[in-house]
Amino acid sequence: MGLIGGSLALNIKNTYESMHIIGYDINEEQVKLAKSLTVIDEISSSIEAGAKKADFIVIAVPVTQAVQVVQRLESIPLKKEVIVTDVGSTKEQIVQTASCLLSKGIQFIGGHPMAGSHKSGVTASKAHLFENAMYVLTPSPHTEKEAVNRLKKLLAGTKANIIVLSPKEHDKLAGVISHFPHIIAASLVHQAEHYQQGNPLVSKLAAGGFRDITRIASSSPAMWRDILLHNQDALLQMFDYWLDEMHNVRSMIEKRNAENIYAYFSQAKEFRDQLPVRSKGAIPSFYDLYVDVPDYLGIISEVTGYLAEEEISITNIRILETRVDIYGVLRLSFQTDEDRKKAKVCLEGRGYQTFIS
Ligand SMILES: NC(=O)C1=CN([C@@H]2O[C@H](COP(=O)(O)OP(=O)(O)OC[C@H]3O[C@@H](n4cnc5c(N)ncnc54)[C@H](O)[C@@H]3O)[C@@H](O)[C@H]2O)C=CC1
Ligand SMILES: O=C(O)C(=O)Cc1ccc(O)cc1
Repeated sequence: MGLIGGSLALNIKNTYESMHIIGYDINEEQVKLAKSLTVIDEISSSIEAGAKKADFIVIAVPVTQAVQVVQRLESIPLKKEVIVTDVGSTKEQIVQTASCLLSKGIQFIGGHPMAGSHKSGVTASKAHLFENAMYVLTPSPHTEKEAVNRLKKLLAGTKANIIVLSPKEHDKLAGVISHFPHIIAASLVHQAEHYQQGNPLVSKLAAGGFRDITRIASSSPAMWRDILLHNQDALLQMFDYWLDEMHNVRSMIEKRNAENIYAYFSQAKEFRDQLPVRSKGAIPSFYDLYVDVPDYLGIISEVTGYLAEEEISITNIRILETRVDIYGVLRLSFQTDEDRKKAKVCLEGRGYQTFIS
């Protein structure tokens, strides 16, 4: 009953009102919180008690724990037609372990909603977390097609784009676009911390763009430890490529090779600029709205006050530039494009000029 389990529970409940959702968590506080926030209808006192009654079982725990939960399910008398899925960020080891369920005729379908947050816990759950995100399913060749269709139907309300991949393909792709970037984000933070020892100004200067590119370094260390350990093979290969690449860049700089440095950035820009902007990837983007604001005391509370009146919630706020006598730019971030559109209408209606980058 953490971030992902909670978000799926909320979403499924929104889609199928009559669905009865039973929650279990090793941490009693989390599951109690889930019940009091009406994310679930019922608390189960054990995995066994809940699993026996279930038509669908969603395992939403850290990946090393997911392996153990799958093993635990093997010895529980489950309903014959139950569908078991998980949401882990890695797939090979979990799916491999689940062959013990498949060999008993239990339908297991690996799953990974490729969107989330650096926050953990049920309080950060959101019913629309997976909207426009990719949602990978990794059924085994022994999984029945009808079971995959039933799971897709259960997840339809997430409005995610569901695709089917093999566990190996999944782990490689997730390694490139999610797991390896987390390592790099953490390493940049370590580098800043190292230089901070010689110059305390590092923290002050790191407040801007540095925070953006390292946001994911604030994610759960335990969750990411487990992901790296599960995806060892794919990540080790990526390290080889990355280290070569860094050596090349280093050598371009050392040799003052302006042409190659330009090409390095220009090729990266070209590829990045053609990435889809409207769909969510594994590292979610935020929907930003820029607002021109005059520089006077209380301007931020004025703008946020108008949004609060219309119940539009902001996920982040930053003043990008403000000097005396000129307009500053306020960057407001929203969880969904819909919230951003509402905010645009709200603020323009009150005379502000807004723009979307
Ligand atoms: N955080 C994210 O953005 C995303 C995470 N995932 C995957 O989803 C899974 C869950 O992640 P989050 O929801 O973010 O973590 P979370 O920390 O918010 O929730 C995990 C929950 O699992 C519980 N738990 C741990 N071991 C357990 C066990 N043996 N039995 C019962 N409950 C247990 C914890 O007490 C916690 O409440 C992980 O496998 C992660 O790789 C997938 C997509 C995005
Ligand atoms: O916070 C972020 O940007 C994330 O990286 C979220 C995330 C975490 C784990 C996943 O498997 C997929 C997405």
